[in-house]
Amino acid sequence: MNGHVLRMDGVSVRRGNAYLLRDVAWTVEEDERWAIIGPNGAGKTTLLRIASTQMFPTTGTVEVLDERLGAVDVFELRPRIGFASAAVANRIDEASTSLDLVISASYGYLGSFVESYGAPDHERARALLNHWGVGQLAERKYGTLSEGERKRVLIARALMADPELLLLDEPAAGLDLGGREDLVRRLGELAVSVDAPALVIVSHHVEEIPSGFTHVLMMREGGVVAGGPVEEVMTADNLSATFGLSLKVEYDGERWSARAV
Ligand SMILES: Nc1ncnc2c1ncn2[C@@H]1O[C@H](COP(=O)(O)OP(=O)(O)OP(=O)(O)O)[C@@H](O)[C@H]1O
Repeated sequence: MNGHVLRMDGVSVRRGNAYLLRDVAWTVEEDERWAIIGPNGAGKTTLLRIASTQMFPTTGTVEVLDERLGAVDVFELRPRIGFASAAVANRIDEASTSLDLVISASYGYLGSFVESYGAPDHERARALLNHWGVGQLAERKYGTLSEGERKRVLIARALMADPELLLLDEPAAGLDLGGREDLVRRLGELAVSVDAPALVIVSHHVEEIPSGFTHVLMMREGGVVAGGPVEEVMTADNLSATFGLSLKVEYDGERWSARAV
């Protein structure tokens, strides 16, 4: 790949009279790790759906992995993009095992079906489940897993096809404190790993930004409030404008936290 992992310019999404996204410009480079932060309804999921080629903008241009949306067969592009979200989770057959779910991602399908996988596929899927701390759950049905276990299986699944871009929509949502901290730590390890893909996570909380994440995009009401290197963008003013209340932000050298003042 010669150019950007992701490039959006003048991207708007309109449904009726509502703008879900309004004139968004955003570029992601290969070695960048982005957190998209914003309140409910800010347009974060819509942005990620466009980045994952599941949705086209009403206006504007989008390039994903050097390919222009609208001028490329998205079914060829999608295997190069790992994507985990609540919408993906909702489409999963709860009777599928963790291993089925991860292996089948190498062919772009969801769940168990008749397909012959080779030993390398099995090895890779098991290695990913082990790496994300759910190796012992390989044979368990997805429907029996806890929320935290499901999140990790979905991330393993999103990584199965060795994507060049990994998009995770609210990976820590619904986890208890221990589960959140464990996941954020693992994402932090992925962020600094040399062979990791470009990473984008969506969250409502600055506390969920893993260490090693380099950039932040702050969104409100479909627009970008601020975007760029985390140390420049993560200010009390930007965060307060994003969430619409007066906030104080702290950094402990690794992680961020925020609270109202
Ligand atoms: N088809 C639609 N028609 C009109 N409005 C829509 C439609 N789909 C989504 N919206 C609205 O677009 C806005 C942005 O939604 P989106 O899911 O992208 O926000 P979000 O930042 O991910 O929110 P959350 O943090 O609550 O998940 C929301 O106000 C939502 O109600």
